[in-house]
Amino acid sequence: LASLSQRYGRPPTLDVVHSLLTPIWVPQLRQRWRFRAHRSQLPPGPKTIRTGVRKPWLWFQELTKEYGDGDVVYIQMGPTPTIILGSAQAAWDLLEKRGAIYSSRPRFIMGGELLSGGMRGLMAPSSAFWRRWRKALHNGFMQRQSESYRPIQNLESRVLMHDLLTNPKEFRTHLERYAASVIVTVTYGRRVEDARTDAVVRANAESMSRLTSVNNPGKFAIERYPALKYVPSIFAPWKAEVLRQRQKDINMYLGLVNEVKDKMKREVAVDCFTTYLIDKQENHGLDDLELAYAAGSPFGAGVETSAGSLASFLLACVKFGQGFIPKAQAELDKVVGSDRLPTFEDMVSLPYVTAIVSETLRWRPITVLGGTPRASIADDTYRGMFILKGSIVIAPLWSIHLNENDFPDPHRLLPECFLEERQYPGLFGHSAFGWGRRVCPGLHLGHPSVTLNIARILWGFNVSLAKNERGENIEVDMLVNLFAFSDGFNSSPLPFECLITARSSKHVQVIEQEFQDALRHLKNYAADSED
Ligand code: HEM
Repeated sequence: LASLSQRYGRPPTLDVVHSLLTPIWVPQLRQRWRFRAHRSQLPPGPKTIRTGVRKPWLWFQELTKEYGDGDVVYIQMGPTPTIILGSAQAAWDLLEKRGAIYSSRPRFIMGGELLSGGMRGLMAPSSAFWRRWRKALHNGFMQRQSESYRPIQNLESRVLMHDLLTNPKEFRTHLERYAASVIVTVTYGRRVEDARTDAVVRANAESMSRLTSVNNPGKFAIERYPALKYVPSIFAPWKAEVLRQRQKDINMYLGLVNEVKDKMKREVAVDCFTTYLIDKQENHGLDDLELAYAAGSPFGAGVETSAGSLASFLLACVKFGQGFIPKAQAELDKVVGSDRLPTFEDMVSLPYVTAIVSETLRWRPITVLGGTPRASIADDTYRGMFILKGSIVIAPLWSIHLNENDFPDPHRLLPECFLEERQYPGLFGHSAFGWGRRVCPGLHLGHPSVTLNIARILWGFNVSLAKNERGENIEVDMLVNLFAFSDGFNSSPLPFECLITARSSKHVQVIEQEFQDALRHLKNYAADSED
Protein backbone atom coordinates (compact mmCIF):
# COMPACT_ATOMS: atom_id res chain seq x y z
CA LEU A 1 0.00 0.00 0.00
CA ALA A 2 2.82 2.37 0.91
CA SER A 3 4.52 2.01 -2.47
CA LEU A 4 1.22 2.17 -4.35
CA SER A 5 0.29 5.26 -2.44
CA GLN A 6 3.67 6.81 -3.21
CA ARG A 7 3.15 6.12 -6.91
CA TYR A 8 -0.53 6.96 -7.28
CA GLY A 9 -1.33 9.15 -4.26
CA ARG A 10 -3.87 7.92 -1.71
CA PRO A 11 -5.03 4.37 -2.59
CA PRO A 12 -8.55 4.32 -3.99
CA THR A 13 -9.67 1.78 -1.39
CA LEU A 14 -8.87 4.18 1.43
CA ASP A 15 -10.61 6.89 -0.53
CA VAL A 16 -13.77 4.78 -0.65
CA VAL A 17 -13.61 3.94 3.04
CA HIS A 18 -12.96 7.56 3.92
CA SER A 19 -15.83 8.82 1.79
CA LEU A 20 -18.29 6.24 3.06
CA LEU A 21 -17.40 6.42 6.73
CA THR A 22 -17.00 10.15 6.99
CA PRO A 23 -20.40 11.77 6.83
CA ILE A 24 -20.46 14.58 4.30
CA TRP A 25 -21.02 17.15 7.02
CA VAL A 26 -17.92 16.34 9.10
CA PRO A 27 -15.34 18.18 6.95
CA GLN A 28 -17.86 20.93 6.40
CA LEU A 29 -18.38 21.28 10.14
CA ARG A 30 -14.62 21.42 10.66
CA GLN A 31 -14.27 24.10 8.01
CA ARG A 32 -17.28 25.98 9.40
CA TRP A 33 -15.66 26.01 12.81
CA ARG A 34 -12.37 27.42 11.45
CA PHE A 35 -14.36 29.86 9.36
CA ARG A 36 -16.15 31.17 12.49
CA ALA A 37 -12.91 31.37 14.47
CA HIS A 38 -11.36 33.59 11.78
CA ARG A 39 -14.47 35.36 10.52
CA SER A 40 -13.23 38.87 11.29
CA GLN A 41 -10.00 38.21 9.35
CA LEU A 42 -11.57 36.87 6.13
CA PRO A 43 -11.01 38.95 2.98
CA PRO A 44 -13.87 41.31 2.12
CA GLY A 45 -16.63 40.11 -0.17
CA PRO A 46 -20.33 40.22 -1.03
CA LYS A 47 -23.02 38.72 1.22
CA THR A 48 -24.97 37.30 -1.71
CA ILE A 49 -23.66 35.52 -4.77
CA ARG A 50 -24.91 35.35 -8.33
CA THR A 51 -25.72 32.04 -9.92
CA GLY A 52 -25.89 31.00 -13.57
CA VAL A 53 -23.39 33.69 -14.64
CA ARG A 54 -22.27 32.98 -18.21
CA LYS A 55 -19.15 35.10 -18.12
CA PRO A 56 -18.06 34.84 -14.48
CA TRP A 57 -14.88 36.88 -15.12
CA LEU A 58 -16.99 39.99 -15.71
CA TRP A 59 -18.66 39.46 -12.32
CA PHE A 60 -15.31 38.74 -10.63
CA GLN A 61 -13.99 42.01 -12.03
CA GLU A 62 -16.95 43.93 -10.55
CA LEU A 63 -16.30 42.25 -7.20
CA THR A 64 -12.59 42.98 -7.14
CA LYS A 65 -13.31 46.62 -7.97
CA GLU A 66 -16.00 46.91 -5.32
CA TYR A 67 -14.28 45.06 -2.48
CA GLY A 68 -10.76 44.81 -1.19
CA ASP A 69 -9.19 47.59 -3.31
CA GLY A 70 -9.26 45.26 -6.31
CA ASP A 71 -6.94 42.82 -4.59
CA VAL A 72 -8.42 39.88 -2.70
CA VAL A 73 -12.12 39.04 -2.46
CA TYR A 74 -13.86 36.26 -0.57
CA ILE A 75 -17.04 34.60 -1.82
CA GLN A 76 -18.86 31.57 -0.51
CA MET A 77 -19.99 29.56 -3.55
CA GLY A 78 -21.56 26.33 -2.33
CA PRO A 79 -19.73 24.67 0.55
CA THR A 80 -16.24 25.79 -0.50
CA PRO A 81 -14.74 29.21 0.25
CA THR A 82 -13.57 30.90 -2.94
CA ILE A 83 -10.86 33.55 -3.14
CA ILE A 84 -10.66 35.86 -6.15
CA LEU A 85 -7.33 37.61 -6.78
CA GLY A 86 -7.81 40.81 -8.76
CA SER A 87 -4.30 42.24 -8.96
CA ALA A 88 -1.02 41.06 -10.45
CA GLN A 89 0.67 41.66 -7.11
CA ALA A 90 -1.71 39.44 -5.11
CA ALA A 91 -1.49 36.68 -7.75
CA TRP A 92 2.31 36.88 -7.74
CA ASP A 93 2.56 36.93 -3.94
CA LEU A 94 0.33 33.89 -3.48
CA LEU A 95 0.57 31.73 -6.61
CA GLU A 96 4.24 32.35 -7.35
CA LYS A 97 5.93 33.11 -4.04
CA ARG A 98 3.76 30.85 -1.90
CA GLY A 99 3.43 28.18 -4.57
CA ALA A 100 3.89 25.42 -1.99
CA ILE A 101 0.43 26.28 -0.60
CA TYR A 102 -1.44 27.42 -3.72
CA SER A 103 -0.55 24.96 -6.50
CA SER A 104 -3.07 22.18 -5.93
CA ARG A 105 -6.47 21.78 -7.60
CA PRO A 106 -9.97 21.42 -6.22
CA ARG A 107 -11.67 18.09 -6.93
CA PHE A 108 -13.24 17.79 -10.38
CA ILE A 109 -15.18 14.63 -9.67
CA MET A 110 -17.01 14.30 -12.98
CA GLY A 111 -14.36 15.66 -15.35
CA GLY A 112 -11.10 14.83 -13.56
CA GLU A 113 -11.89 11.66 -11.63
CA LEU A 114 -14.73 9.79 -13.38
CA LEU A 115 -14.28 10.88 -16.99
CA SER A 116 -10.47 11.07 -16.94
CA GLY A 117 -9.63 8.52 -14.22
CA GLY A 118 -7.26 11.10 -12.67
CA MET A 119 -5.05 11.00 -15.79
CA ARG A 120 -5.31 14.65 -16.82
CA GLY A 121 -2.45 16.44 -15.08
CA LEU A 122 -4.04 19.82 -15.69
CA MET A 123 -6.88 18.86 -13.33
CA ALA A 124 -4.80 16.75 -10.93
CA PRO A 125 -4.13 17.99 -7.39
CA SER A 126 -0.50 18.28 -6.24
CA SER A 127 0.55 14.62 -6.00
CA ALA A 128 3.28 12.23 -7.07
CA PHE A 129 1.38 11.64 -10.34
CA TRP A 130 1.07 15.37 -11.09
CA ARG A 131 4.81 15.91 -10.48
CA ARG A 132 5.72 13.11 -12.91
CA TRP A 133 3.29 14.47 -15.53
CA ARG A 134 4.56 18.02 -15.05
CA LYS A 135 8.22 16.96 -15.37
CA ALA A 136 7.47 15.15 -18.62
CA LEU A 137 5.71 18.26 -20.01
CA HIS A 138 8.48 20.52 -18.75
CA ASN A 139 11.23 18.43 -20.37
CA GLY A 140 9.28 18.16 -23.62
CA PHE A 141 8.63 21.91 -23.89
CA MET A 142 11.38 23.71 -21.98
CA GLN A 143 13.11 26.49 -23.85
CA ARG A 144 15.93 24.45 -25.44
CA GLN A 145 13.60 21.65 -26.50
CA SER A 146 10.99 24.08 -27.86
CA GLU A 147 13.65 25.75 -29.99
CA SER A 148 13.95 22.45 -31.86
CA TYR A 149 10.27 22.85 -32.88
CA ARG A 150 10.88 26.25 -34.48
CA PRO A 151 11.45 24.90 -38.00
CA ILE A 152 7.92 23.44 -37.86
CA GLN A 153 6.47 26.75 -36.64
CA ASN A 154 8.37 28.60 -39.37
CA LEU A 155 7.10 26.30 -42.16
CA GLU A 156 3.50 26.25 -40.93
CA SER A 157 3.57 30.02 -40.54
CA ARG A 158 4.55 30.37 -44.22
CA VAL A 159 1.50 28.26 -45.08
CA LEU A 160 -0.61 30.51 -42.85
CA MET A 161 0.62 33.65 -44.68
CA HIS A 162 -0.26 32.04 -47.99
CA ASP A 163 -3.73 31.06 -46.73
CA LEU A 164 -4.33 34.64 -45.53
CA LEU A 165 -3.22 35.91 -48.93
CA THR A 166 -5.38 33.61 -51.03
CA ASN A 167 -8.48 33.32 -48.85
CA PRO A 168 -8.43 36.16 -46.30
CA LYS A 169 -12.12 35.91 -45.37
CA GLU A 170 -11.54 32.50 -43.78
CA PHE A 171 -8.81 33.87 -41.51
CA ARG A 172 -10.15 32.15 -38.43
CA THR A 173 -10.05 28.71 -40.03
CA HIS A 174 -6.44 29.36 -41.12
CA LEU A 175 -5.36 30.40 -37.61
CA GLU A 176 -6.95 27.27 -36.16
CA ARG A 177 -5.32 25.04 -38.75
CA TYR A 178 -1.94 26.63 -38.06
CA ALA A 179 -2.22 26.15 -34.30
CA ALA A 180 -3.55 22.59 -34.58
CA SER A 181 -0.91 21.59 -37.11
CA VAL A 182 1.98 22.89 -35.00
CA ILE A 183 0.68 21.08 -31.91
CA VAL A 184 -0.11 17.80 -33.70
CA THR A 185 3.24 17.80 -35.53
CA VAL A 186 5.17 18.58 -32.38
CA THR A 187 3.20 15.97 -30.44
CA TYR A 188 2.66 13.09 -32.87
CA GLY A 189 5.01 13.96 -35.75
CA ARG A 190 2.44 14.49 -38.53
CA ARG A 191 0.87 17.68 -39.75
CA VAL A 192 -2.71 18.87 -40.24
CA GLU A 193 -3.67 20.04 -43.71
CA ASP A 194 -7.33 20.69 -43.02
CA ALA A 195 -8.41 21.06 -39.38
CA ARG A 196 -12.06 20.47 -40.30
CA THR A 197 -11.45 16.96 -41.62
CA ASP A 198 -8.22 15.78 -39.97
CA ALA A 199 -8.82 12.59 -37.96
CA VAL A 200 -6.53 13.49 -35.03
CA VAL A 201 -8.02 16.98 -34.70
CA ARG A 202 -11.56 15.61 -34.81
CA ALA A 203 -10.87 12.89 -32.25
CA ASN A 204 -9.23 15.39 -29.89
CA ALA A 205 -12.00 17.94 -30.38
CA GLU A 206 -14.57 15.26 -29.49
CA SER A 207 -12.61 14.40 -26.37
CA MET A 208 -12.49 18.08 -25.39
CA SER A 209 -16.22 18.43 -25.86
CA ARG A 210 -16.81 15.33 -23.68
CA LEU A 211 -14.76 17.08 -21.01
CA THR A 212 -16.47 20.47 -21.27
CA SER A 213 -19.91 18.85 -21.18
CA VAL A 214 -19.24 17.42 -17.70
CA ASN A 215 -17.02 20.23 -16.38
CA ASN A 216 -19.98 22.36 -15.56
CA PRO A 217 -20.01 23.66 -11.97
CA GLY A 218 -23.32 23.02 -10.25
CA LYS A 219 -24.65 20.67 -12.99
CA PHE A 220 -23.96 17.39 -11.17
CA ALA A 221 -24.94 16.59 -7.57
CA ILE A 222 -21.83 14.39 -7.27
CA GLU A 223 -19.64 17.53 -7.04
CA ARG A 224 -21.45 18.36 -3.78
CA TYR A 225 -21.84 14.75 -2.57
CA PRO A 226 -18.55 13.02 -3.53
CA ALA A 227 -19.62 9.70 -2.01
CA LEU A 228 -21.99 9.30 -5.00
CA LYS A 229 -18.86 8.44 -6.96
CA TYR A 230 -18.96 4.97 -5.43
CA VAL A 231 -22.55 4.14 -6.39
CA PRO A 232 -22.26 1.10 -8.70
CA SER A 233 -22.87 1.99 -12.35
CA ILE A 234 -25.74 -0.47 -12.52
CA PHE A 235 -27.76 1.84 -10.24
CA ALA A 236 -26.43 5.07 -11.79
CA PRO A 237 -26.92 5.39 -15.57
CA TRP A 238 -25.15 8.78 -15.52
CA LYS A 239 -22.04 7.08 -14.14
CA ALA A 240 -22.22 4.23 -16.65
CA GLU A 241 -22.43 6.83 -19.40
CA VAL A 242 -19.43 8.84 -18.18
CA LEU A 243 -17.36 5.64 -17.88
CA ARG A 244 -18.31 4.73 -21.47
CA GLN A 245 -17.07 8.16 -22.51
CA ARG A 246 -13.85 7.58 -20.58
CA GLN A 247 -13.24 4.40 -22.56
CA LYS A 248 -13.52 6.41 -25.80
CA ASP A 249 -10.81 8.81 -24.55
CA ILE A 250 -8.59 5.90 -23.53
CA ASN A 251 -8.96 4.25 -26.94
CA MET A 252 -8.15 7.51 -28.69
CA TYR A 253 -5.08 8.44 -26.62
CA LEU A 254 -3.64 4.91 -26.66
CA GLY A 255 -4.40 4.59 -30.38
CA LEU A 256 -2.43 7.76 -31.20
CA VAL A 257 0.59 6.61 -29.17
CA ASN A 258 0.43 3.12 -30.69
CA GLU A 259 0.60 4.65 -34.17
CA VAL A 260 3.81 6.45 -33.19
CA LYS A 261 5.21 3.25 -31.61
CA ASP A 262 4.46 1.41 -34.81
CA LYS A 263 6.31 4.04 -36.87
CA MET A 264 9.24 3.87 -34.45
CA LYS A 265 9.44 0.12 -35.01
CA ARG A 266 9.46 0.68 -38.75
CA GLU A 267 12.04 3.46 -38.27
CA VAL A 268 9.88 6.02 -40.05
CA ALA A 269 8.88 8.08 -36.99
CA VAL A 270 9.69 11.79 -36.90
CA ASP A 271 11.16 13.05 -33.58
CA CYS A 272 8.34 14.52 -31.52
CA PHE A 273 7.01 14.79 -27.97
CA THR A 274 5.53 11.27 -28.10
CA THR A 275 8.78 9.66 -29.34
CA TYR A 276 10.53 11.50 -26.50
CA LEU A 277 7.99 10.18 -23.95
CA ILE A 278 8.31 6.63 -25.26
CA ASP A 279 12.13 6.79 -25.14
CA LYS A 280 12.12 8.21 -21.62
CA GLN A 281 9.05 6.38 -20.31
CA GLU A 282 10.99 4.59 -17.60
CA ASN A 283 12.86 7.72 -16.45
CA HIS A 284 9.56 9.56 -16.05
CA GLY A 285 7.92 6.58 -14.36
CA LEU A 286 4.80 6.86 -16.52
CA ASP A 287 2.68 3.80 -17.27
CA ASP A 288 1.23 3.40 -20.78
CA LEU A 289 -2.03 5.17 -20.02
CA GLU A 290 -0.38 8.04 -18.16
CA LEU A 291 1.99 8.46 -21.09
CA ALA A 292 -0.87 8.50 -23.60
CA TYR A 293 -2.79 11.18 -21.63
CA ALA A 294 0.41 13.24 -21.15
CA ALA A 295 0.99 13.17 -24.93
CA GLY A 296 -2.58 14.43 -25.39
CA SER A 297 -2.16 17.40 -22.99
CA PRO A 298 -0.70 19.93 -25.47
CA PHE A 299 -3.70 19.68 -27.78
CA GLY A 300 -6.25 20.65 -25.12
CA ALA A 301 -4.11 23.44 -23.71
CA GLY A 302 -2.24 24.80 -26.73
CA VAL A 303 -4.52 25.07 -29.77
CA GLU A 304 -7.30 27.43 -28.67
CA THR A 305 -4.89 29.62 -26.69
CA SER A 306 -2.53 30.16 -29.65
CA ALA A 307 -5.22 30.56 -32.34
CA GLY A 308 -7.41 32.72 -30.06
CA SER A 309 -4.51 35.07 -29.25
CA LEU A 310 -3.89 35.59 -32.98
CA ALA A 311 -7.61 36.22 -33.55
CA SER A 312 -7.52 38.86 -30.77
CA PHE A 313 -4.57 40.45 -32.55
CA LEU A 314 -6.58 40.78 -35.78
CA LEU A 315 -9.48 42.24 -33.82
CA ALA A 316 -7.07 44.75 -32.27
CA CYS A 317 -5.81 45.64 -35.76
CA VAL A 318 -9.34 46.43 -36.88
CA LYS A 319 -10.05 48.52 -33.81
CA PHE A 320 -6.74 50.24 -33.08
CA GLY A 321 -4.57 49.36 -36.09
CA GLN A 322 -4.22 52.94 -37.33
CA GLY A 323 -2.38 53.72 -34.11
CA PHE A 324 0.18 50.91 -34.27
CA ILE A 325 0.31 49.23 -37.72
CA PRO A 326 2.23 52.05 -39.52
CA LYS A 327 4.85 52.21 -36.72
CA ALA A 328 5.27 48.42 -36.75
CA GLN A 329 5.59 48.35 -40.55
CA ALA A 330 8.21 51.12 -40.48
CA GLU A 331 10.24 49.04 -38.02
CA LEU A 332 9.81 45.87 -40.12
CA ASP A 333 10.77 47.64 -43.35
CA LYS A 334 13.93 48.95 -41.73
CA VAL A 335 15.02 45.68 -40.09
CA VAL A 336 13.70 43.04 -42.52
CA GLY A 337 13.07 44.88 -45.81
CA SER A 338 10.70 43.47 -48.40
CA ASP A 339 12.78 40.59 -49.83
CA ARG A 340 12.02 38.00 -47.17
CA LEU A 341 9.65 37.16 -44.31
CA PRO A 342 10.65 38.09 -40.73
CA THR A 343 12.31 35.24 -38.83
CA PHE A 344 12.68 34.26 -35.17
CA GLU A 345 16.19 35.72 -35.25
CA ASP A 346 14.82 39.16 -36.21
CA MET A 347 12.75 39.47 -33.06
CA VAL A 348 15.52 40.95 -30.89
CA SER A 349 15.74 43.83 -33.37
CA LEU A 350 11.97 44.40 -33.43
CA PRO A 351 11.11 45.95 -30.04
CA TYR A 352 7.91 47.63 -31.24
CA VAL A 353 6.51 44.45 -32.81
CA THR A 354 7.44 42.53 -29.65
CA ALA A 355 5.61 45.16 -27.59
CA ILE A 356 2.48 44.62 -29.75
CA VAL A 357 2.66 40.90 -28.96
CA SER A 358 2.85 41.51 -25.19
CA GLU A 359 0.07 44.09 -25.33
CA THR A 360 -2.19 41.71 -27.33
CA LEU A 361 -1.71 38.98 -24.72
CA ARG A 362 -2.44 41.57 -22.01
CA TRP A 363 -5.39 43.28 -23.72
CA ARG A 364 -7.60 40.20 -24.30
CA PRO A 365 -6.19 37.18 -22.46
CA ILE A 366 -7.70 33.95 -23.82
CA THR A 367 -7.34 32.24 -20.44
CA VAL A 368 -9.69 34.81 -18.88
CA LEU A 369 -9.89 32.92 -15.60
CA GLY A 370 -6.10 32.58 -15.36
CA GLY A 371 -6.20 28.85 -16.09
CA THR A 372 -7.78 26.13 -14.01
CA PRO A 373 -8.70 27.16 -10.43
CA ARG A 374 -6.17 26.36 -7.71
CA ALA A 375 -6.85 24.93 -4.25
CA SER A 376 -4.93 25.94 -1.12
CA ILE A 377 -3.54 23.08 0.96
CA ALA A 378 -2.88 24.96 4.24
CA ASP A 379 -4.36 27.82 6.24
CA ASP A 380 -2.59 31.06 5.34
CA THR A 381 -2.63 34.75 6.19
CA TYR A 382 -2.03 37.38 3.52
CA ARG A 383 -1.84 41.06 4.45
CA GLY A 384 -3.78 40.29 7.60
CA MET A 385 -6.49 38.36 5.72
CA PHE A 386 -7.13 34.73 6.59
CA ILE A 387 -7.36 32.21 3.74
CA LEU A 388 -8.81 28.88 4.78
CA LYS A 389 -7.12 25.62 3.82
CA GLY A 390 -9.13 24.02 1.01
CA SER A 391 -10.21 27.35 -0.51
CA ILE A 392 -10.64 27.52 -4.26
CA VAL A 393 -8.34 30.27 -5.54
CA ILE A 394 -9.02 31.96 -8.88
CA ALA A 395 -6.79 34.63 -10.42
CA PRO A 396 -8.87 35.88 -13.38
CA LEU A 397 -6.62 37.46 -15.98
CA TRP A 398 -9.57 39.58 -17.05
CA SER A 399 -9.41 41.42 -13.68
CA ILE A 400 -5.61 41.38 -13.47
CA HIS A 401 -4.83 42.55 -17.00
CA LEU A 402 -7.55 45.20 -16.94
CA ASN A 403 -6.63 46.53 -13.51
CA GLU A 404 -6.29 50.30 -13.91
CA ASN A 405 -3.52 50.49 -11.31
CA ASP A 406 -1.22 48.58 -13.65
CA PHE A 407 -2.73 49.56 -17.01
CA PRO A 408 -4.38 53.01 -16.78
CA ASP A 409 -6.32 52.75 -20.09
CA PRO A 410 -6.92 48.99 -20.04
CA HIS A 411 -9.37 48.58 -22.94
CA ARG A 412 -7.11 50.29 -25.47
CA LEU A 413 -4.29 48.41 -27.15
CA LEU A 414 -1.23 50.55 -26.38
CA PRO A 415 2.07 48.76 -27.21
CA GLU A 416 4.01 51.78 -25.88
CA CYS A 417 3.36 50.67 -22.31
CA PHE A 418 5.66 47.68 -22.96
CA LEU A 419 8.46 49.96 -24.15
CA GLU A 420 8.65 52.08 -20.99
CA GLU A 421 10.21 51.22 -17.63
CA ARG A 422 7.35 49.91 -15.54
CA GLN A 423 7.04 48.07 -12.24
CA TYR A 424 5.15 44.79 -12.66
CA PRO A 425 5.31 41.65 -10.54
CA GLY A 426 6.17 39.08 -13.19
CA LEU A 427 8.70 38.20 -15.83
CA PHE A 428 7.11 39.60 -18.97
CA GLY A 429 5.30 42.72 -17.77
CA HIS A 430 2.03 40.73 -18.02
CA SER A 431 0.72 37.47 -16.55
CA ALA A 432 -0.65 35.75 -19.67
CA PHE A 433 1.16 32.46 -18.95
CA GLY A 434 0.31 32.17 -15.27
CA TRP A 435 2.40 31.68 -12.18
CA GLY A 436 4.71 29.41 -10.20
CA ARG A 437 4.48 25.65 -10.22
CA ARG A 438 1.50 25.63 -12.58
CA VAL A 439 2.91 28.21 -15.02
CA CYS A 440 2.11 27.29 -18.63
CA PRO A 441 4.60 24.57 -19.64
CA GLY A 442 3.92 25.39 -23.32
CA LEU A 443 5.05 29.00 -22.95
CA HIS A 444 8.19 28.49 -25.07
CA LEU A 445 6.10 27.01 -27.87
CA GLY A 446 3.00 29.24 -27.63
CA HIS A 447 4.73 32.60 -27.25
CA PRO A 448 7.02 32.22 -30.31
CA SER A 449 4.03 31.06 -32.38
CA VAL A 450 2.09 34.19 -31.54
CA THR A 451 5.15 36.43 -31.99
CA LEU A 452 6.29 35.09 -35.36
CA ASN A 453 2.83 35.26 -36.89
CA ILE A 454 2.05 38.74 -35.59
CA ALA A 455 5.37 39.95 -37.07
CA ARG A 456 4.67 38.28 -40.42
CA ILE A 457 1.08 39.51 -40.66
CA LEU A 458 2.25 43.08 -39.95
CA TRP A 459 5.08 42.66 -42.46
CA GLY A 460 2.90 41.40 -45.30
CA PHE A 461 -0.60 42.77 -44.82
CA ASN A 462 -2.77 45.74 -44.03
CA VAL A 463 -5.65 44.83 -41.74
CA SER A 464 -8.67 47.09 -41.48
CA LEU A 465 -12.46 47.22 -41.24
CA ALA A 466 -14.31 45.01 -43.72
CA LYS A 467 -16.70 46.66 -46.21
CA ASN A 468 -20.31 45.78 -46.96
CA GLU A 469 -21.77 45.49 -50.52
CA ARG A 470 -22.25 49.26 -50.64
CA GLY A 471 -18.56 49.79 -49.86
CA GLU A 472 -19.28 51.07 -46.34
CA ASN A 473 -17.18 50.09 -43.36
CA ILE A 474 -18.53 47.29 -41.17
CA GLU A 475 -17.88 48.89 -37.81
CA VAL A 476 -16.47 46.93 -34.90
CA ASP A 477 -18.17 48.54 -31.97
CA MET A 478 -16.07 48.75 -28.82
CA LEU A 479 -18.96 48.09 -26.47
CA VAL A 480 -20.16 45.10 -28.41
CA ASN A 481 -16.67 43.77 -28.77
CA LEU A 482 -15.91 44.08 -25.13
CA PHE A 483 -18.39 41.26 -24.70
CA ALA A 484 -18.18 39.66 -28.14
CA PHE A 485 -15.98 36.94 -26.74
CA SER A 486 -17.04 33.35 -26.23
CA ASP A 487 -18.30 31.92 -22.92
CA GLY A 488 -16.59 28.95 -21.37
CA PHE A 489 -13.37 28.22 -19.62
CA ASN A 490 -11.29 30.10 -22.20
CA SER A 491 -12.66 33.06 -24.09
CA SER A 492 -11.73 34.07 -27.63
CA PRO A 493 -13.30 36.57 -30.06
CA LEU A 494 -16.65 35.61 -31.53
CA PRO A 495 -16.70 35.62 -35.34
CA PHE A 496 -16.01 39.08 -36.80
CA GLU A 497 -15.16 40.39 -40.24
CA CYS A 498 -12.02 42.18 -41.30
CA LEU A 499 -10.21 43.15 -44.47
CA ILE A 500 -6.77 41.61 -44.94
CA THR A 501 -4.88 42.83 -48.02
CA ALA A 502 -1.27 42.39 -49.15
CA ARG A 503 0.91 45.48 -48.77
CA SER A 504 2.46 45.26 -52.28
CA SER A 505 3.09 42.92 -55.21
CA LYS A 506 6.62 42.41 -53.86
CA HIS A 507 5.20 41.12 -50.57
CA VAL A 508 2.87 38.81 -52.52
CA GLN A 509 5.80 37.41 -54.47
CA VAL A 510 7.81 36.67 -51.32
CA ILE A 511 4.84 34.99 -49.60
CA GLU A 512 4.27 32.80 -52.71
CA GLN A 513 7.94 31.80 -52.93
CA GLU A 514 8.31 31.01 -49.25
CA PHE A 515 5.09 28.99 -49.34
CA GLN A 516 6.31 26.81 -52.24
CA ASP A 517 9.57 26.22 -50.41
CA ALA A 518 7.70 25.35 -47.20
CA LEU A 519 5.54 22.77 -49.00
CA ARG A 520 8.66 20.92 -50.13
CA HIS A 521 9.94 20.64 -46.56
CA LEU A 522 6.54 19.86 -45.06
CA LYS A 523 6.27 16.69 -47.17
CA ASN A 524 8.32 14.98 -44.44
CA TYR A 525 5.49 15.61 -41.99
CA ALA A 526 2.54 14.71 -44.22
CA ALA A 527 -0.03 12.57 -42.41
CA ASP A 528 0.50 9.67 -44.82
CA SER A 529 4.23 10.13 -45.53
CA GLU A 530 5.50 7.42 -43.19
CA ASP A 531 5.64 4.72 -45.86
C1 HEM B 1 -0.47 31.83 -26.43
C2 HEM B 1 -0.53 30.60 -26.01
C3 HEM B 1 -0.78 30.17 -24.59
C4 HEM B 1 -1.25 30.86 -23.52
C5 HEM B 1 -1.68 32.33 -23.47
C6 HEM B 1 -1.29 29.94 -22.39
C7 HEM B 1 -1.69 30.28 -21.11
C8 HEM B 1 -1.75 29.39 -20.05
C9 HEM B 1 -2.16 29.74 -18.71
C10 HEM B 1 -2.57 31.13 -18.23
C11 HEM B 1 -2.12 28.62 -17.95
C12 HEM B 1 -2.47 28.49 -16.46
C13 HEM B 1 -1.23 28.74 -15.64
C14 HEM B 1 -1.50 28.81 -14.16
O1 HEM B 1 -2.41 28.12 -13.64
O2 HEM B 1 -0.78 29.55 -13.47
C15 HEM B 1 -1.68 27.54 -18.81
C16 HEM B 1 -1.52 26.23 -18.39
C17 HEM B 1 -1.13 25.21 -19.22
N1 HEM B 1 -0.69 25.33 -20.53
FE1 HEM B 1 -0.65 27.03 -21.64
N2 HEM B 1 -0.86 28.71 -22.81
C18 HEM B 1 -0.53 28.81 -24.14
C19 HEM B 1 -0.02 27.80 -24.95
C20 HEM B 1 0.23 26.52 -24.54
C21 HEM B 1 0.83 25.49 -25.37
C22 HEM B 1 1.30 25.68 -26.81
C23 HEM B 1 0.86 24.35 -24.62
C24 HEM B 1 1.43 23.04 -25.09
C25 HEM B 1 2.35 22.39 -24.48
C26 HEM B 1 0.30 24.66 -23.30
C27 HEM B 1 0.15 23.77 -22.25
C28 HEM B 1 -0.37 24.09 -21.00
C29 HEM B 1 -0.62 23.09 -19.93
C30 HEM B 1 -0.41 21.58 -20.06
C31 HEM B 1 -1.08 23.81 -18.83
C32 HEM B 1 -1.49 23.23 -17.45
C33 HEM B 1 -0.31 23.25 -16.48
C34 HEM B 1 -0.62 22.65 -15.10
O3 HEM B 1 -1.78 22.52 -14.72
O4 HEM B 1 0.35 22.34 -14.38
N3 HEM B 1 -0.06 25.99 -23.29
N4 HEM B 1 -1.44 28.04 -20.08
